[in-house]
Amino acid sequence: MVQARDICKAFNGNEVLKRVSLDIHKGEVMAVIGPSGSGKSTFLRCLNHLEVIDSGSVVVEGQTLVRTNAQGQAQYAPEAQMRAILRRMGMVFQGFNLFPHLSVIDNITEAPMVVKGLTREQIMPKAQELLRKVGLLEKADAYPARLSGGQKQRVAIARALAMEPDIMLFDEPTSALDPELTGEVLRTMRQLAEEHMTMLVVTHEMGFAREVANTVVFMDQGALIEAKPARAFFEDCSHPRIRSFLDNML
Ligand SMILES: Nc1ncnc2c1ncn2[C@@H]1O[C@H](COP(=O)(O)OP(=O)(O)OP(=O)(O)O)[C@@H](O)[C@H]1O
Repeated sequence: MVQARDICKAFNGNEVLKRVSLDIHKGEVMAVIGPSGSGKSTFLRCLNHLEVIDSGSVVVEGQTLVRTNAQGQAQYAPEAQMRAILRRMGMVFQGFNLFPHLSVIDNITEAPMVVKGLTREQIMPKAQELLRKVGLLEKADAYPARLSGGQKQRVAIARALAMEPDIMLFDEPTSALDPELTGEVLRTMRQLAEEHMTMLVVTHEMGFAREVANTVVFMDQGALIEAKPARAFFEDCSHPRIRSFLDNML
């Protein structure tokens, strides 16, 4: 469903992604792990155009977001086509990125109203259902500043889901949270996984990678070193670089 091929990305001559290729299939929950600075977040951000790639291709549900042209340069789809493709991907950030001046419910209804042209009345039942799903219906009228980090992140997940994406991209969704608040966010993500949402999750949470992900991807120094079913990844891993990373993490 999402095919990334030979993604290259440099910042000021610093090659951060070196021909990274990955397929994410419908219903798959993929955890991307690896040392700090290995390029995990950059890769995720390249998938949905938060970073502009230097070369490579990204195809979402058969639609080409970006490809490499004959001159070897990345060429993005025309604006309207690109927007339609990007709408298929929901994104959850480490820092939540909620609109501080909007209530919880308005954070959720904003994009469907602005982007899809729905009325508030049309989107409201769905928004309330999503808030119920993440356990925050009673906070509908609260403002983000009054929420805990875990609650903010659950609102951010509901907000992304309101656009009915085909795939959810999570960029270290629990890294900014106090340890006692990570569980509630991981539970929401586990619930999504059980509902077969396609998910790509950059994470330092080995418990999530081990217990919830179907596939674990290991990145190091801008390269994809391994992509394996989660159980095999943790049980049979013999790659010395991965072994030493896991020994430090677990
Ligand atoms: N906008 C940017 N400008 C310059 N360098 C950047 C930028 N974004 C990322 N980098 C660099 O790219 C490299 C990879 O960063 P990235 O955040 O993708 O790593 P990561 O594996 O997600 O790390 P972490 O686990 O610490 O979040 C790092 O060396 C980082 O400093």
